[in-house]
Amino acid sequence: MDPVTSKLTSRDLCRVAIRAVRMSWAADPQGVLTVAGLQLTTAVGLAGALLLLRDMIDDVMPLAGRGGAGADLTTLVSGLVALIVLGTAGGILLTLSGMRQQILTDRVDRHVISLVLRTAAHTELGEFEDPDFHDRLQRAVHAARHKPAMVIMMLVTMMQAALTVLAVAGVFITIAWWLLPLATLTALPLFKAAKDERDARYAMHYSLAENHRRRQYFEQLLTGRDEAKEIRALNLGATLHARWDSEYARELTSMISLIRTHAGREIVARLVSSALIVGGIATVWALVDTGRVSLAGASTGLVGLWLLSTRMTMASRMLNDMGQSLYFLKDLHDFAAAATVPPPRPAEPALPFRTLRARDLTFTYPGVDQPTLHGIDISLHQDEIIALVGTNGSGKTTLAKILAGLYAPTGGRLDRDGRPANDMHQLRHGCAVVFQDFIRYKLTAHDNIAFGRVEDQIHDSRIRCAAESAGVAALVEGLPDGYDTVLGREFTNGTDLSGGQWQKLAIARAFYRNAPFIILDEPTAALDPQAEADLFARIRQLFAGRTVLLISHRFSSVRSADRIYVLDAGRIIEQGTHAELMRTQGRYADLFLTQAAGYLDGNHLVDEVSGDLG
Ligand SMILES: Nc1ncnc2c1ncn2[C@@H]1O[C@H](COP(=O)(O)OP(=O)(O)OP(=O)(O)O)[C@@H](O)[C@H]1O
Repeated sequence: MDPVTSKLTSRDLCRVAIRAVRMSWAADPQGVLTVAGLQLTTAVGLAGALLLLRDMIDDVMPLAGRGGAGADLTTLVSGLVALIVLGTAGGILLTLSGMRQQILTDRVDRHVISLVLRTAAHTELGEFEDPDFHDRLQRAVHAARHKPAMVIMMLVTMMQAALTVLAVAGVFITIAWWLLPLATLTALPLFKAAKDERDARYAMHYSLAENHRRRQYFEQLLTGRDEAKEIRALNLGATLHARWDSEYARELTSMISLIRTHAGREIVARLVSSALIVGGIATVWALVDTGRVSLAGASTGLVGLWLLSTRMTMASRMLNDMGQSLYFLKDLHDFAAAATVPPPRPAEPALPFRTLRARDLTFTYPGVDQPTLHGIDISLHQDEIIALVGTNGSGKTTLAKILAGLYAPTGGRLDRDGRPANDMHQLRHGCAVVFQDFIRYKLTAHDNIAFGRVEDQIHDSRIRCAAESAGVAALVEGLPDGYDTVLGREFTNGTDLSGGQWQKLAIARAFYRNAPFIILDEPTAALDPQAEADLFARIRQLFAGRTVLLISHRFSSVRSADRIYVLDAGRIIEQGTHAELMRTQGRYADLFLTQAAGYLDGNHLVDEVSGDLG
């Protein structure tokens, strides 16, 4: 079903409604039963009240002409008392049902948001490259944020409408069955208006999805703490606000036009409904006049007609919201169904390897025409430090992501100890990556390190050891609450770190992960020269017995690597040790000399290079 052009059929609606019931049941079965029970009791009470009213009118009407003389007051008073009792009980049931509904709503809320978050958290990285995925995700998040209450309202309204209509219609059959088709007819125009509104609103929601995402992005830029400094330094506030405003204006224009159209439709529907009711009253009047229907029967019939038609009108208004929540439920389901969530796997040990080899490996990002990597052949051995260098955009991070099991190669193969390494979960499990743009978790320092390996039991001694190795232990111990200090000024007693201190913490996380394969993508970009030199002096000893892939633009860091691969436009163009590559006088030597020239004067540079060549 194409979501933009087509509408939900009655079958789809039923299917989604069943899903809504299942979802509510999964979230709070007791709540569903209680609310259903209370609604049923209320509907039965309403039918009882209507029957009582008819009996009372039957008793009183014949005496009306005699000024009530001869009326049995006991019957009248007991009838009235019964009506008051039923009314009060109905009110209490309504309050109880409302209370239980709220609890049920909160539980469904949690259930739905959890479904979206769980699905998003397990979705493969490649999906995040697809704008359609983001559209689906956004609609699911929107549905999760705003619609659980609607789901409950929808269920309760459906129940309420069905039960009251059944109860009133049941009574109707015994007193004025002939008014039933008329009552149904009066509600039809409003049902139709509600359906048109529902379809139009959903189509608008689809067409504005990307626009909405952009607006949210501007909101993030204008309100985020991390963004605040640059926005102020560049004086971007007014410009970004204007962009946000124009995105919002577009959404608002569509929304206002939709609201106006709907109001027009509803006014017409109401006029038609009222005309039908007037017609019904005139018919009843004529029937009473000709003696075919008693006055008592006609009066109760008209009360019933009024009750039935107001319930149906209410139901049609609710149908509008209901229809929308059904559409949004469909969004939730589509998102969960389309996302490729791998089944949960038990924690397994990260197995060491002797060789990881890429053979003729190719990779193209989803939705992109040209491959980013072509025919890559590299070998990484245990106990080796391998460096990857190249200009910006040459594909270093992309290759690292494939070796880390974050993307599957689109061509060629990856072998571990001579066997195909197709299991991305296993690759990820055996790898620790420090990305250039690692996450600064605004949680405790302890969490920031322990997140390196959450599958295992957390050992405080190992956390301290990882902090020590990354050169950040003294800093953390000096924080107000040591390892329990929250690293985010947005939170009470939170503190912040410098860029380099955050980077050391990210490196500590990699140490804590204790994986056989370590990828360090520009790990020292924010470190001071002393911290960088310290880390590289100890890196071999710290990661002894493992394999380290080091990506860096700092040639001083890579020159001691066992082997250096040079990437250019997605291809390996050179490989060897620093000395070998300098002797070749190719791309690596060019880049090295360009960087070195920035640090050393001519004489020193000649000495350096002759040392390398010698
Ligand atoms: N998610 C993505 N979708 C599509 N193309 C991408 C994506 N990420 C990177 N690219 C493209 O792939 C190419 C290689 O990017 P990559 O990040 O691997 O380069 P890099 O060598 O690590 O660069 P740098 O030195 O600047 O970090 C670039 O042309 C980039 O535009």
